[in-house]
Amino acid sequence: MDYLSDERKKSDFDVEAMKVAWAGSIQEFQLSDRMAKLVANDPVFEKFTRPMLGRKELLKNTLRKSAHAWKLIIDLRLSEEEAKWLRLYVDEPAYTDLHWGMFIPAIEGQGTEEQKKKWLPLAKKMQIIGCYAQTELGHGSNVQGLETTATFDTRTDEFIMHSPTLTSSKWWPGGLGKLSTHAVVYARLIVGGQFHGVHGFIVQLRSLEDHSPLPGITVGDIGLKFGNGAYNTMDNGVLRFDHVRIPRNQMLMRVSQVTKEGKIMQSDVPRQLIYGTMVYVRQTIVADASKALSRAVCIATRYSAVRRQFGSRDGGPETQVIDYKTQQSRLFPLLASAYAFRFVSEWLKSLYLDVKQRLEANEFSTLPEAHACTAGLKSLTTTATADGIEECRKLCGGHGYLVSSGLPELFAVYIPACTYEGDNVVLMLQVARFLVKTVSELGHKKPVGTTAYMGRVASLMQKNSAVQTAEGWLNPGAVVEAFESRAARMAVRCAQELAKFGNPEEGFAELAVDLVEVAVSHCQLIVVTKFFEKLQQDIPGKGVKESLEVLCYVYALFLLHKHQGDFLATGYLTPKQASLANAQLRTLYSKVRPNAIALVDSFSYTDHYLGSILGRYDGNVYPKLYEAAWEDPLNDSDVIDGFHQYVQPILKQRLHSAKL
Ligand SMILES: CCCCCCCCCC/C=C\CCCCCCCC(=O)SCCNC(=O)CCNC(=O)[C@H](O)C(C)(C)COP(=O)(O)OP(=O)(O)OC[C@H]1O[C@@H](n2cnc3c(N)ncnc32)[C@H](O)[C@@H]1OP(=O)(O)O
Ligand SMILES: Cc1cc2nc3c(=O)[nH]c(=O)nc-3n(C[C@H](O)[C@H](O)[C@H](O)COP(=O)(O)OP(=O)(O)OC[C@H]3O[C@@H](n4cnc5c(N)ncnc54)[C@H](O)[C@@H]3O)c2cc1C
Repeated sequence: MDYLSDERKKSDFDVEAMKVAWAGSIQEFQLSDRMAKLVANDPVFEKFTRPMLGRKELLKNTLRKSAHAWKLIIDLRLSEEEAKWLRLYVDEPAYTDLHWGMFIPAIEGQGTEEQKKKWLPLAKKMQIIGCYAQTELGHGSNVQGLETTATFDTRTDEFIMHSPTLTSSKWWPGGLGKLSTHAVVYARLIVGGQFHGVHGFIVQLRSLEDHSPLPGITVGDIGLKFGNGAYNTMDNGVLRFDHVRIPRNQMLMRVSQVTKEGKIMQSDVPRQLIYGTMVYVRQTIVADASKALSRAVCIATRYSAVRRQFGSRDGGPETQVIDYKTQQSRLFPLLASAYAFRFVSEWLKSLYLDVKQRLEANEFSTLPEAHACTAGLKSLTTTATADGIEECRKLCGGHGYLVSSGLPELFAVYIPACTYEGDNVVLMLQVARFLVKTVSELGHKKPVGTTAYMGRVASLMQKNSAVQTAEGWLNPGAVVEAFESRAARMAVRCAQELAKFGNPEEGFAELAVDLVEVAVSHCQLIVVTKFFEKLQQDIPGKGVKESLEVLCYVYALFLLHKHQGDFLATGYLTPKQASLANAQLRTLYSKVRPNAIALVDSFSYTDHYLGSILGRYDGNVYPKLYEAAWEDPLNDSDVIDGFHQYVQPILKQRLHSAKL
């Protein structure tokens, strides 16, 4: 029985076509769909018992799933794209993520042709397992502050890897704790007693025979992390070196080379390329944000249509909680954000692929923008997604707190995204630096790409919004101009404040809070703009483009409402115009309402991937919640272990004293 069938009938667009729009293309949809079903129908990938497992069982279970996934990849000859979807739907962080997601990309991006030829075939056949060992106990954000040393010894043509202090211990790398045989280790290069910056080195950590740590290496897991199950399927590790020697050719040498004689040779490649793996991963994290948020929103939307509270008339049904305006005002902007993040991630991927091609041809001019966009959008989307998942939990009332709702585990596994691959505030400060530089160069350099609007700063500073009615906000030009003006005005105001400081670094530190707000406004502008640009494309299917248009305006006007202080303070909007935007937003929520279930069905998630009783496709929530409660191990018996030992004596004592 489909308890949501009436809801599905209300929608006015072609859901199958929306699935394609969400996936990006028919090919991508088919590929994703095939992998989702492959995982959902395979009992090895069952995940409902995960939160009940102890750490050792949990990790072993992950190893079993990873081995099975690898077998499927080989047996079914899956392509790299198919393997990525498979990993997504298996839905369990594992050492293989860092091997494929960071170790291999680090060698691809920073290795010489010779190094790639030697290491990549071994890694791609998984004959070695690698991780990305950058962060230390004492330093994560400040990469230049890393303390591990790699000292070149001209006599033996080797580097000596060493951890000189406790705080230099590598700390956090995923896959390092128990599984990696190798790591790309980031360390201070020392040649002839001089420090030459931080570089990556391929270091073997464990024996390929018996997996024991090699001499001079101390390695282990850093311990249990937030939440049951969740990220505890990953062996984040600690690593120390005691004068471990590696051959000279294991320094990744695309950026700088060290010769046999101990000479440092700089190539034309900028030093920042050493950070290139982070640019790649940040871009993938933006795509993952839309997946995590859409998953939470799918659960909260379906449940909000099933759940009824108050409002019964003459004994009739009560009101579905999705019909409350307050519920809509919390849920629908998240639904719109999921779509917005999906489309901005699509754009970011194309920007990244373009930069990657240029880098391969030694053309580096677009790297700063790629860094600013990946850092800023990673920060913006992961912050919104982490907050959004928690909001979805609250939108599901008490039942959202049950593990069987799927939301607690999703939250616990997701929130470190705000920290890993760059703390979100630290990353926004990088965007701010990029914007301040752009503003300072306006007189002699035409801004391009995502900062092109800064080139129109004079007119953006003068012109105010012309919107007169609520309908007036349904105009891409009016909305984009509002976001451009706000970002440009805030950036210019900050630049003027900065100019008052004699020392720019001192000014940057003092105004950091305002600078982060400028960066956020710039990144929101990018997301809004890319959503409107997506709508310019040919999007087939009855009503699909129209529904996406509604979501685009919901996303933009919700942000405008939330940050109306900025829009008003910069003088671009009047209070009346801000309140017209809010009125329009209410109308838009009414347009989303009949399509809400169809819009989350369009994510095409299987019940396995959602992992939620509240989010079941058929909406059969109550019987399944009731059934699941009886499957809890506490309900194996009526009288629990420990009762006779610890509780009954107390009861007896009470009875005894009552008699007295
Ligand atoms: C077949 C099977 C297939 C299976 C597929 C599976 C695929 C799985 C995929 C899974 C993918 C991922 C899983 C992810 C799991 C999570 C992993 C988490 C891993 C980590 O966390 S790794 C550690 C990350 N660490 C950080 O991010 C540190 C943050 N800090 C920094 O980035 C920097 O140090 C900094 C804060 C940016 C630097 O500040 P600082 O001012 O000190 O910088 P510098 O002086 O060094 O340089 C300033 C100069 O450089 C520019 N710049 C900085 N960063 C970059 C960059 N990344 N790119 C380009 N340019 C950069 C900066 O703008 C300055 O430029 P300027 O001089 O002003 O022009
Ligand atoms: C689950 C997980 C997996 C990880 N996996 C890996 C991995 O595989 N490999 C790896 O190398 N690392 C990994 N890391 C480490 C991760 O990259 C770092 O934790 C991250 O970069 C943040 O650095 P930090 O811990 O030093 O935070 P800190 O920089 O110490 O942050 C602490 C606080 O200080 C603030 N702060 C720091 N600097 C500034 C500044 N300049 N201005 C203003 N505020 C500032 C931050 O905003 C934050 O509030 C992982 C971390 C986690 C949680």
